[in-house]
Amino acid sequence: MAFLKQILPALRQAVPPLQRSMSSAADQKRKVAILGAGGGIGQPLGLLMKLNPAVGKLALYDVAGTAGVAADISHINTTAETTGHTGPEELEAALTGADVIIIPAGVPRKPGMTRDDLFNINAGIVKTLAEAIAKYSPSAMVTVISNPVNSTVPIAAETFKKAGTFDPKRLFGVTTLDVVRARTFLAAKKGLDVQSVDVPVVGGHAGVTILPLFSQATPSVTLTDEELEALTKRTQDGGTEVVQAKAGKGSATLSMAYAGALFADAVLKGLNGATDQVQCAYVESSVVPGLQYFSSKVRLGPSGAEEVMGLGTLSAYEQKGLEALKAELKASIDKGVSFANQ
Ligand SMILES: NC(=O)C1=CN([C@@H]2O[C@H](COP(=O)(O)OP(=O)(O)OC[C@H]3O[C@@H](n4cnc5c(N)ncnc54)[C@H](O)[C@@H]3O)[C@@H](O)[C@H]2O)C=CC1
Ligand SMILES: O=C([O-])CC(=O)C(=O)O
Repeated sequence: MAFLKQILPALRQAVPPLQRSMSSAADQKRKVAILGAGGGIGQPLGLLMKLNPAVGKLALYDVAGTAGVAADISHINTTAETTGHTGPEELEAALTGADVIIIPAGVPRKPGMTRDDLFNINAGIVKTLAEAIAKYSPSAMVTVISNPVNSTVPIAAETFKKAGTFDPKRLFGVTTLDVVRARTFLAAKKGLDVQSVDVPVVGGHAGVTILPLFSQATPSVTLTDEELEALTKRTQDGGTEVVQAKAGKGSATLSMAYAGALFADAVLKGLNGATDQVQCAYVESSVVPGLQYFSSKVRLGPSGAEEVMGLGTLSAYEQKGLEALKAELKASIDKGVSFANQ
């Protein structure tokens, strides 16, 4: 107990946005299931969810290795009762009663690959998991991390539609890491306090489909053309920067676990009645005609994505970026939709 008293303030200091979320969590305890819990993202994400006071039950599912991770995390003396589930026959137990499901299952990139190169393996994984969710936990909030997010979210949506359980308010592609990166990179470039910086990032989650809106940054900033170009490119290539640095050992895991925990916390808070939870997320959308799925600011509440917000005023540079992303994003959406219906 003394150790926990020491470690929690330290963790909270290290991750202030999470701290703010954690310290104001509503009382109702929720069940969170992580699918892919044994992986590079799944393990630290499991740890962070175990620290979240809104989590009463934490179900850790993977096709292999979950027992050890669950035993390890379960010894932490926070509220969430932690269980491990291995293999398809244990999916029912992991999913039943889940309020929020987080999916980081699937293979990560190696240098030289695009996120779309993961489609052949990850599309099938997400489809299978979505079928199980439709069966065992049809009214949960589902947050998809597995890449390519631009296609895996349409795959999950189509799978839910086939099962008759689709509710666009309850399905999210997690693009929070793009926002986390844009905030970090802008603060560093302009010498700002990183905790006071916010930047909406819209579009999708791959290359040019990632569109940071620095013209809407808080606090408002003046950027030269070169600074704007460099910041936009670095945000779009943030994932590749990590893939290259890891040199064959995977992609972002720790920053993704942080971003995934932040997003899940906002979803939990919305479920518990908070009205101030706004996050960028990739959802079914009518914000950009012709793009059925699109990431923009979303207001979260008890029924999930209660309001999908518009883009606001874009600068000429951002308008050009929006035009440039349309064809790729549409192709990725169509690819996911046809895969799920083949
Ligand atoms: N949305 C985003 O911003 C980001 C997405 N990602 C994506 O997240 C995914 C996971 O990345 P890592 O954790 O680094 O990979 P990893 O390989 O370390 O872990 C993936 C885990 O998924 C498990 N898995 C495979 N098939 C499964 C199935 N059918 N059911 C349940 N679990 C299954 C594996 O056993 C493994 O433990 C990748 O697709 C990666 O591209 C990564 C970073 C950021
Ligand atoms: O780049 C990748 O493959 C993983 C990812 O989505 C990210 O880090 O943004």
